[in-house]
Amino acid sequence: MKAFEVNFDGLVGPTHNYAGLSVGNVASLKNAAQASSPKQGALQGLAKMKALADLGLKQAVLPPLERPDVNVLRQLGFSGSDEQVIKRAASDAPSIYAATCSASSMWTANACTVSPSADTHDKRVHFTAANLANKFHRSIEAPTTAKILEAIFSNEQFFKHHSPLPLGDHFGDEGAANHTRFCEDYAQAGVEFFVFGKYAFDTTKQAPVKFPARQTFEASQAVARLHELSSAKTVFAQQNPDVIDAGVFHNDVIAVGNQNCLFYHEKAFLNTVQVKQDLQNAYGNSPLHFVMVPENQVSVYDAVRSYLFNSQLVTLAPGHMALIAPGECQENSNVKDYLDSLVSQNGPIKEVKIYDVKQSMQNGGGPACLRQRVVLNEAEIAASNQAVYLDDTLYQTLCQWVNKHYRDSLTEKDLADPALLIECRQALDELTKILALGSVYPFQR
Ligand SMILES: N=C(N)NCCC[C@H](NC(=O)CCC(=O)O)C(=O)O
Repeated sequence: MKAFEVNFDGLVGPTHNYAGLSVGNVASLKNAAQASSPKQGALQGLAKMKALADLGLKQAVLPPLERPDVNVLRQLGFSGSDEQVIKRAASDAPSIYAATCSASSMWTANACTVSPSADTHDKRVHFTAANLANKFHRSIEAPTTAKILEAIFSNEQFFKHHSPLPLGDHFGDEGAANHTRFCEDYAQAGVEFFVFGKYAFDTTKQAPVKFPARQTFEASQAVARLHELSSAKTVFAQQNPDVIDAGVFHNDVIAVGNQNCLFYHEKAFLNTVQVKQDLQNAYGNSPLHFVMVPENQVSVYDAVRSYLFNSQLVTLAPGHMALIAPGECQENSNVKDYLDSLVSQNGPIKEVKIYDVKQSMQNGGGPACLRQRVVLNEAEIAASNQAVYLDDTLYQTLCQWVNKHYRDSLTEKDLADPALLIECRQALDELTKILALGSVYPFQR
Protein backbone atom coordinates (compact mmCIF):
# COMPACT_ATOMS: atom_id res chain seq x y z
CA MET A 1 0.00 0.00 0.00
CA LYS A 2 1.31 3.48 -0.87
CA ALA A 3 2.19 5.90 1.90
CA PHE A 4 2.59 9.67 1.84
CA GLU A 5 4.26 12.27 4.00
CA VAL A 6 1.41 14.64 4.87
CA ASN A 7 2.31 18.13 6.09
CA PHE A 8 -0.05 19.23 8.86
CA ASP A 9 0.55 22.99 9.00
CA GLY A 10 -0.58 25.06 11.96
CA LEU A 11 -3.04 27.83 11.18
CA VAL A 12 -1.64 31.07 12.62
CA GLY A 13 -4.10 32.07 15.36
CA PRO A 14 -6.01 35.37 15.73
CA THR A 15 -3.85 36.47 18.71
CA HIS A 16 -0.51 36.09 16.88
CA ASN A 17 1.77 38.66 18.51
CA TYR A 18 5.40 39.38 19.39
CA ALA A 19 5.72 39.16 23.16
CA GLY A 20 9.43 38.32 23.52
CA LEU A 21 8.64 35.13 25.40
CA SER A 22 11.37 32.78 24.22
CA VAL A 23 14.78 33.19 25.83
CA GLY A 24 17.23 31.46 23.50
CA ASN A 25 15.18 32.26 20.40
CA VAL A 26 16.98 35.27 18.88
CA ALA A 27 14.09 36.47 16.69
CA SER A 28 11.53 36.28 19.51
CA LEU A 29 13.58 38.58 21.72
CA LYS A 30 14.66 40.89 18.88
CA ASN A 31 11.11 41.57 17.66
CA ALA A 32 9.39 41.77 21.03
CA ALA A 33 6.68 44.44 21.31
CA GLN A 34 6.62 44.99 17.54
CA ALA A 35 3.06 45.18 16.14
CA SER A 36 1.99 41.94 14.49
CA SER A 37 -0.50 41.22 11.73
CA PRO A 38 -2.50 38.11 12.62
CA LYS A 39 -4.29 38.32 9.27
CA GLN A 40 -1.07 38.50 7.24
CA GLY A 41 0.44 35.73 9.33
CA ALA A 42 -2.45 33.38 8.69
CA LEU A 43 -2.67 34.23 4.98
CA GLN A 44 1.09 33.74 4.52
CA GLY A 45 0.85 30.34 6.15
CA LEU A 46 -2.15 29.38 4.02
CA ALA A 47 -0.33 30.50 0.86
CA LYS A 48 2.61 28.22 1.68
CA MET A 49 0.22 25.31 2.33
CA LYS A 50 -1.56 25.95 -0.98
CA ALA A 51 1.74 26.20 -2.87
CA LEU A 52 2.89 22.81 -1.56
CA ALA A 53 -0.50 21.25 -2.28
CA ASP A 54 -0.22 22.63 -5.83
CA LEU A 55 3.18 20.89 -6.07
CA GLY A 56 1.30 17.62 -5.54
CA LEU A 57 2.23 17.16 -1.88
CA LYS A 58 -0.40 16.07 0.65
CA GLN A 59 -1.32 19.04 2.85
CA ALA A 60 -3.55 19.36 5.90
CA VAL A 61 -4.36 21.89 8.61
CA LEU A 62 -4.18 21.95 12.40
CA PRO A 63 -6.33 24.64 14.07
CA PRO A 64 -5.04 27.26 16.53
CA LEU A 65 -5.63 26.89 20.28
CA GLU A 66 -8.06 28.99 22.31
CA ARG A 67 -6.24 32.19 23.30
CA PRO A 68 -6.32 34.02 25.72
CA ASP A 69 -6.32 30.82 27.77
CA VAL A 70 -8.83 31.80 30.47
CA ASN A 71 -8.70 28.40 32.17
CA VAL A 72 -4.97 28.76 32.85
CA LEU A 73 -5.56 32.26 34.24
CA ARG A 74 -8.21 30.82 36.59
CA GLN A 75 -5.68 28.16 37.68
CA LEU A 76 -3.43 31.11 38.59
CA GLY A 77 -6.07 32.66 40.82
CA PHE A 78 -7.69 35.23 38.53
CA SER A 79 -11.43 35.04 39.12
CA GLY A 80 -14.80 36.50 38.05
CA SER A 81 -16.36 36.43 34.62
CA ASP A 82 -14.13 35.63 31.64
CA GLU A 83 -13.96 39.34 30.89
CA GLN A 84 -12.96 40.15 34.51
CA VAL A 85 -10.35 37.39 34.50
CA ILE A 86 -8.54 38.77 31.46
CA LYS A 87 -8.93 42.40 32.62
CA ARG A 88 -7.40 41.59 36.04
CA ALA A 89 -4.62 39.44 34.60
CA ALA A 90 -3.74 42.06 31.97
CA SER A 91 -3.45 44.79 34.58
CA ASP A 92 -1.97 42.83 37.52
CA ALA A 93 0.36 40.46 35.62
CA PRO A 94 0.90 41.66 32.03
CA SER A 95 3.79 39.26 31.32
CA ILE A 96 1.81 36.25 32.50
CA TYR A 97 -1.20 37.49 30.58
CA ALA A 98 0.83 37.88 27.37
CA ALA A 99 2.06 34.30 27.73
CA THR A 100 -1.54 33.02 27.87
CA CYS A 101 -2.29 34.89 24.63
CA SER A 102 0.52 33.49 22.50
CA ALA A 103 -0.41 31.87 19.18
CA SER A 104 2.69 29.68 19.51
CA SER A 105 0.74 26.52 18.65
CA MET A 106 1.06 27.63 14.99
CA TRP A 107 4.50 25.97 15.05
CA THR A 108 3.12 22.46 14.80
CA ALA A 109 6.59 20.92 14.43
CA ASN A 110 6.41 21.22 18.22
CA ALA A 111 2.89 19.82 18.55
CA CYS A 112 3.94 16.19 18.87
CA THR A 113 6.26 13.41 17.74
CA VAL A 114 4.78 10.97 15.22
CA SER A 115 6.04 7.46 14.44
CA PRO A 116 4.56 5.94 11.29
CA SER A 117 2.97 2.47 11.46
CA ALA A 118 5.85 0.98 9.42
CA ASP A 119 8.15 1.73 12.37
CA THR A 120 6.06 0.69 15.37
CA HIS A 121 5.72 -2.74 16.94
CA ASP A 122 1.91 -2.74 16.82
CA LYS A 123 1.86 -1.26 13.27
CA ARG A 124 -0.25 1.71 14.32
CA VAL A 125 0.69 5.37 13.94
CA HIS A 126 1.86 6.62 17.36
CA PHE A 127 1.50 10.22 18.54
CA THR A 128 2.98 11.82 21.66
CA ALA A 129 1.85 15.41 22.17
CA ALA A 130 4.89 17.41 23.26
CA ASN A 131 4.84 18.80 26.81
CA LEU A 132 6.91 21.83 25.71
CA ALA A 133 7.92 22.09 29.36
CA ASN A 134 10.75 24.59 28.95
CA LYS A 135 8.61 27.65 28.12
CA PHE A 136 5.47 28.48 30.12
CA HIS A 137 3.59 29.91 27.14
CA ARG A 138 4.21 26.68 25.24
CA SER A 139 3.73 24.30 28.16
CA ILE A 140 0.00 25.15 28.24
CA GLU A 141 -0.52 23.88 24.65
CA ALA A 142 -0.36 20.09 25.09
CA PRO A 143 -3.80 19.33 26.63
CA THR A 144 -5.83 20.86 23.77
CA THR A 145 -3.28 19.89 21.12
CA ALA A 146 -3.74 16.29 22.25
CA LYS A 147 -7.54 16.64 21.98
CA ILE A 148 -7.24 18.00 18.45
CA LEU A 149 -4.92 15.17 17.36
CA GLU A 150 -7.30 12.62 18.90
CA ALA A 151 -10.22 14.26 17.06
CA ILE A 152 -8.41 14.05 13.70
CA PHE A 153 -6.89 10.59 14.24
CA SER A 154 -9.68 8.99 16.26
CA ASN A 155 -9.72 5.47 14.79
CA GLU A 156 -7.97 3.31 17.40
CA GLN A 157 -7.46 0.53 14.87
CA PHE A 158 -4.92 2.75 13.11
CA PHE A 159 -3.83 5.37 15.63
CA LYS A 160 -2.38 5.35 19.17
CA HIS A 161 -2.13 8.52 21.27
CA HIS A 162 0.21 8.82 24.27
CA SER A 163 -0.08 11.39 27.06
CA PRO A 164 2.50 14.17 27.03
CA LEU A 165 5.57 13.34 29.15
CA PRO A 166 5.49 14.59 32.76
CA LEU A 167 6.06 18.36 32.94
CA GLY A 168 9.33 19.55 34.42
CA ASP A 169 12.84 20.17 33.13
CA HIS A 170 13.92 16.53 33.25
CA PHE A 171 11.55 15.42 30.49
CA GLY A 172 11.47 18.55 28.31
CA ASP A 173 9.99 17.40 24.99
CA GLU A 174 9.70 19.75 21.97
CA GLY A 175 8.27 17.21 19.57
CA ALA A 176 9.19 16.72 15.94
CA ALA A 177 11.46 19.79 15.85
CA ASN A 178 14.04 17.43 17.33
CA HIS A 179 13.00 14.32 15.41
CA THR A 180 13.82 13.26 11.84
CA ARG A 181 13.00 10.08 9.93
CA PHE A 182 15.01 8.48 7.14
CA CYS A 183 13.55 5.91 4.75
CA GLU A 184 13.85 4.58 1.20
CA ASP A 185 10.13 4.96 0.68
CA TYR A 186 7.54 6.42 3.04
CA ALA A 187 5.67 3.08 3.14
CA GLN A 188 8.73 1.21 4.41
CA ALA A 189 10.21 1.02 7.91
CA GLY A 190 12.63 3.87 8.51
CA VAL A 191 15.28 5.12 10.89
CA GLU A 192 14.02 7.50 13.58
CA PHE A 193 16.56 10.11 14.65
CA PHE A 194 16.12 11.91 17.99
CA VAL A 195 18.29 14.95 18.73
CA PHE A 196 18.50 16.34 22.28
CA GLY A 197 20.22 19.25 23.99
CA LYS A 198 21.30 17.75 27.31
CA TYR A 199 21.21 14.79 29.68
CA ALA A 200 18.87 15.74 32.53
CA PHE A 201 19.92 12.93 34.86
CA ASP A 202 23.68 13.20 34.27
CA THR A 203 25.07 16.67 34.92
CA THR A 204 28.64 15.50 34.25
CA LYS A 205 27.83 15.53 30.51
CA GLN A 206 28.24 18.56 28.25
CA ALA A 207 25.33 21.01 28.08
CA PRO A 208 24.71 24.55 26.82
CA VAL A 209 25.63 27.28 29.31
CA LYS A 210 23.98 30.43 27.94
CA PHE A 211 20.58 29.29 26.67
CA PRO A 212 18.35 26.38 27.78
CA ALA A 213 18.41 22.91 26.25
CA ARG A 214 14.70 22.44 25.64
CA GLN A 215 14.87 18.73 24.73
CA THR A 216 16.43 16.16 27.05
CA PHE A 217 17.94 12.79 26.19
CA GLU A 218 15.60 11.15 28.66
CA ALA A 219 12.54 12.69 27.00
CA SER A 220 13.64 11.48 23.57
CA GLN A 221 14.23 7.98 24.94
CA ALA A 222 10.80 7.99 26.60
CA VAL A 223 9.05 8.86 23.33
CA ALA A 224 10.94 6.12 21.45
CA ARG A 225 9.94 3.68 24.21
CA LEU A 226 6.28 4.74 24.11
CA HIS A 227 6.22 4.38 20.31
CA GLU A 228 7.60 0.83 20.58
CA LEU A 229 10.39 1.53 18.09
CA SER A 230 13.08 -0.98 17.18
CA SER A 231 16.30 0.07 18.95
CA ALA A 232 18.28 -1.08 15.89
CA LYS A 233 16.43 1.55 13.82
CA THR A 234 16.55 4.36 16.39
CA VAL A 235 19.45 6.82 16.70
CA PHE A 236 19.97 9.43 19.43
CA ALA A 237 22.37 12.34 19.01
CA GLN A 238 23.32 15.33 21.11
CA GLN A 239 23.13 18.72 19.53
CA ASN A 240 26.30 20.80 19.78
CA PRO A 241 25.80 22.92 22.94
CA ASP A 242 27.67 25.81 21.29
CA VAL A 243 25.00 26.16 18.59
CA ILE A 244 22.23 26.12 21.19
CA ASP A 245 24.09 28.98 22.90
CA ALA A 246 24.18 30.73 19.47
CA GLY A 247 20.37 30.58 19.19
CA VAL A 248 19.67 27.13 17.75
CA PHE A 249 16.90 26.27 20.20
CA HIS A 250 15.56 23.29 18.17
CA ASN A 251 17.43 20.90 15.90
CA ASP A 252 15.26 21.99 12.98
CA VAL A 253 17.05 25.35 13.04
CA ILE A 254 20.37 23.66 12.10
CA ALA A 255 19.42 20.45 10.24
CA VAL A 256 16.61 18.90 8.21
CA GLY A 257 16.26 15.39 6.83
CA ASN A 258 14.02 13.61 4.34
CA GLN A 259 14.11 10.02 3.01
CA ASN A 260 17.81 9.29 2.29
CA CYS A 261 19.13 12.82 2.79
CA LEU A 262 20.34 14.79 5.82
CA PHE A 263 20.93 18.50 5.12
CA TYR A 264 22.86 19.88 8.11
CA HIS A 265 25.35 22.48 9.30
CA GLU A 266 28.93 21.42 10.00
CA LYS A 267 28.54 22.38 13.68
CA ALA A 268 25.07 20.95 14.27
CA PHE A 269 26.04 17.86 16.27
CA LEU A 270 28.40 17.15 19.16
CA ASN A 271 29.96 14.01 17.64
CA THR A 272 29.26 14.25 13.93
CA VAL A 273 31.43 11.29 12.87
CA GLN A 274 29.64 9.02 15.35
CA VAL A 275 26.22 10.39 14.33
CA LYS A 276 26.85 9.65 10.65
CA GLN A 277 28.10 6.14 11.43
CA ASP A 278 25.10 5.41 13.66
CA LEU A 279 22.66 6.68 11.05
CA GLN A 280 24.25 4.73 8.20
CA ASN A 281 24.44 1.53 10.30
CA ALA A 282 20.78 1.79 11.22
CA TYR A 283 19.79 2.71 7.67
CA GLY A 284 21.50 -0.30 6.06
CA ASN A 285 23.37 -0.79 2.81
CA SER A 286 22.02 1.91 0.52
CA PRO A 287 23.95 5.15 1.15
CA LEU A 288 22.51 8.10 3.01
CA HIS A 289 23.30 11.48 1.45
CA PHE A 290 24.95 13.71 4.07
CA VAL A 291 24.77 17.23 2.63
CA MET A 292 26.93 19.22 5.05
CA VAL A 293 27.04 23.02 4.90
CA PRO A 294 30.47 24.23 6.05
CA GLU A 295 30.86 27.04 8.57
CA ASN A 296 33.13 28.89 6.13
CA GLN A 297 30.27 29.13 3.61
CA VAL A 298 27.31 29.67 5.95
CA SER A 299 28.14 30.54 9.58
CA VAL A 300 25.93 29.44 12.47
CA TYR A 301 25.18 33.15 12.85
CA ASP A 302 23.86 33.29 9.25
CA ALA A 303 22.01 30.00 9.72
CA VAL A 304 20.16 31.36 12.76
CA ARG A 305 19.17 34.59 11.04
CA SER A 306 18.22 33.15 7.67
CA TYR A 307 16.66 29.89 8.95
CA LEU A 308 18.27 28.05 6.01
CA PHE A 309 17.90 24.74 7.86
CA ASN A 310 14.34 25.45 8.88
CA SER A 311 13.46 24.91 5.24
CA GLN A 312 11.23 21.98 4.43
CA LEU A 313 12.95 19.21 2.48
CA VAL A 314 10.35 17.51 0.25
CA THR A 315 10.38 14.83 -2.43
CA LEU A 316 8.69 16.05 -5.62
CA ALA A 317 9.67 12.98 -7.67
CA PRO A 318 11.96 9.98 -7.07
CA GLY A 319 15.50 11.32 -6.55
CA HIS A 320 14.25 14.91 -6.91
CA MET A 321 14.03 16.87 -3.68
CA ALA A 322 13.20 20.55 -3.23
CA LEU A 323 14.17 22.84 -0.38
CA ILE A 324 11.23 25.03 0.70
CA ALA A 325 13.09 28.02 2.15
CA PRO A 326 11.97 31.29 3.78
CA GLY A 327 12.44 34.62 1.99
CA GLU A 328 15.14 35.57 4.49
CA CYS A 329 17.47 33.08 2.72
CA GLN A 330 17.47 35.37 -0.33
CA GLU A 331 18.30 38.40 1.80
CA ASN A 332 21.50 36.90 3.22
CA SER A 333 24.21 36.92 0.53
CA ASN A 334 26.22 34.03 2.03
CA VAL A 335 23.11 31.86 2.19
CA LYS A 336 21.93 32.93 -1.26
CA ASP A 337 25.34 32.09 -2.76
CA TYR A 338 25.35 28.72 -1.02
CA LEU A 339 21.86 27.86 -2.30
CA ASP A 340 22.85 28.82 -5.84
CA SER A 341 25.77 26.37 -5.60
CA LEU A 342 23.74 23.65 -3.86
CA VAL A 343 21.45 22.82 -6.77
CA SER A 344 24.45 22.41 -9.11
CA GLN A 345 25.97 19.77 -6.77
CA ASN A 346 25.07 16.23 -7.79
CA GLY A 347 23.01 15.59 -4.65
CA PRO A 348 19.31 14.81 -4.20
CA ILE A 349 18.37 18.49 -3.65
CA LYS A 350 17.56 19.68 -7.18
CA GLU A 351 15.76 22.96 -6.56
CA VAL A 352 15.06 25.69 -4.01
CA LYS A 353 11.66 27.37 -3.66
CA ILE A 354 11.28 30.54 -1.62
CA TYR A 355 8.15 31.49 0.35
CA ASP A 356 7.28 34.49 2.49
CA VAL A 357 6.40 33.50 6.05
CA LYS A 358 7.75 36.71 7.60
CA GLN A 359 5.10 37.09 10.32
CA SER A 360 6.09 33.67 11.68
CA MET A 361 9.82 34.17 11.04
CA GLN A 362 9.79 37.30 13.22
CA ASN A 363 8.95 35.07 16.15
CA GLY A 364 11.57 32.45 15.26
CA GLY A 365 9.38 30.10 13.26
CA GLY A 366 10.21 29.20 9.65
CA PRO A 367 8.61 26.93 7.03
CA ALA A 368 9.58 23.71 8.84
CA CYS A 369 8.35 24.97 12.23
CA LEU A 370 4.92 25.58 10.76
CA ARG A 371 4.39 21.93 9.80
CA GLN A 372 4.12 18.53 11.47
CA ARG A 373 5.08 15.67 9.13
CA VAL A 374 2.74 12.68 9.41
CA VAL A 375 3.52 9.67 7.22
CA LEU A 376 0.25 7.85 6.47
CA ASN A 377 -0.66 5.02 4.14
CA GLU A 378 -3.84 5.15 2.07
CA ALA A 379 -5.91 3.28 4.68
CA GLU A 380 -4.73 5.60 7.48
CA ILE A 381 -5.52 8.69 5.41
CA ALA A 382 -9.01 7.29 4.76
CA ALA A 383 -9.43 6.57 8.49
CA SER A 384 -8.53 10.15 9.51
CA ASN A 385 -10.73 13.27 9.54
CA GLN A 386 -11.13 14.20 5.85
CA ALA A 387 -12.16 17.82 6.51
CA VAL A 388 -8.64 18.93 7.48
CA TYR A 389 -7.03 18.01 4.14
CA LEU A 390 -6.34 21.09 2.07
CA ASP A 391 -7.92 21.30 -1.37
CA ASP A 392 -8.82 24.44 -3.33
CA THR A 393 -12.21 24.66 -1.63
CA LEU A 394 -10.86 24.46 1.91
CA TYR A 395 -8.12 26.93 0.99
CA GLN A 396 -10.68 29.48 -0.19
CA THR A 397 -12.93 28.83 2.82
CA LEU A 398 -10.05 29.35 5.27
CA CYS A 399 -8.88 32.54 3.54
CA GLN A 400 -12.44 33.92 3.77
CA TRP A 401 -12.59 32.84 7.42
CA VAL A 402 -9.30 34.65 8.18
CA ASN A 403 -10.39 37.80 6.32
CA LYS A 404 -13.67 37.78 8.24
CA HIS A 405 -12.34 37.21 11.78
CA TYR A 406 -8.69 38.33 11.99
CA ARG A 407 -7.34 41.74 12.85
CA ASP A 408 -4.90 43.44 10.48
CA SER A 409 -2.76 44.55 13.38
CA LEU A 410 -2.26 43.65 17.04
CA THR A 411 -0.14 45.17 19.78
CA GLU A 412 0.32 44.03 23.39
CA LYS A 413 -2.27 46.52 24.67
CA ASP A 414 -4.84 45.12 22.21
CA LEU A 415 -4.48 41.72 23.91
CA ALA A 416 -6.32 43.17 26.94
CA ASP A 417 -9.31 44.18 24.80
CA PRO A 418 -12.26 42.06 26.01
CA ALA A 419 -13.65 42.20 22.46
CA LEU A 420 -10.63 40.17 21.25
CA LEU A 421 -11.65 37.23 23.42
CA ILE A 422 -15.13 37.24 21.87
CA GLU A 423 -13.73 37.61 18.34
CA CYS A 424 -11.37 34.67 18.87
CA ARG A 425 -14.04 32.38 20.30
CA GLN A 426 -16.45 33.19 17.47
CA ALA A 427 -13.69 32.45 14.95
CA LEU A 428 -12.66 29.17 16.55
CA ASP A 429 -16.26 28.01 17.03
CA GLU A 430 -16.80 28.50 13.29
CA LEU A 431 -13.47 26.78 12.52
CA THR A 432 -14.42 23.62 14.40
CA LYS A 433 -17.42 23.36 12.06
CA ILE A 434 -15.32 23.97 8.93
CA LEU A 435 -12.83 21.29 10.02
CA ALA A 436 -15.50 18.97 11.51
CA LEU A 437 -13.55 18.71 14.77
CA GLY A 438 -16.40 18.76 17.28
CA SER A 439 -16.07 20.77 20.51
CA VAL A 440 -12.32 20.48 21.04
CA TYR A 441 -11.94 23.83 22.84
CA PRO A 442 -12.54 24.34 26.59
CA PHE A 443 -14.85 27.32 25.91
CA GLN A 444 -17.10 25.00 23.86
CA ARG A 445 -17.64 22.53 26.72
N1 LIG B 1 11.80 25.59 15.50
C1 LIG B 1 10.58 25.17 15.67
N2 LIG B 1 10.22 23.96 15.38
N3 LIG B 1 9.65 25.98 16.23
C2 LIG B 1 9.83 27.40 16.40
C3 LIG B 1 9.09 27.83 17.62
C4 LIG B 1 9.25 29.33 17.89
C5 LIG B 1 8.62 29.68 19.21
N4 LIG B 1 8.58 31.11 19.36
C6 LIG B 1 7.88 31.65 20.33
O1 LIG B 1 7.25 30.97 21.13
C7 LIG B 1 7.92 33.17 20.43
C8 LIG B 1 6.65 33.71 21.07
C9 LIG B 1 6.80 35.16 21.41
O2 LIG B 1 7.90 35.58 21.82
O3 LIG B 1 5.79 35.91 21.25
C10 LIG B 1 9.42 29.04 20.39
O4 LIG B 1 10.40 29.64 20.82
O5 LIG B 1 9.00 27.95 20.80
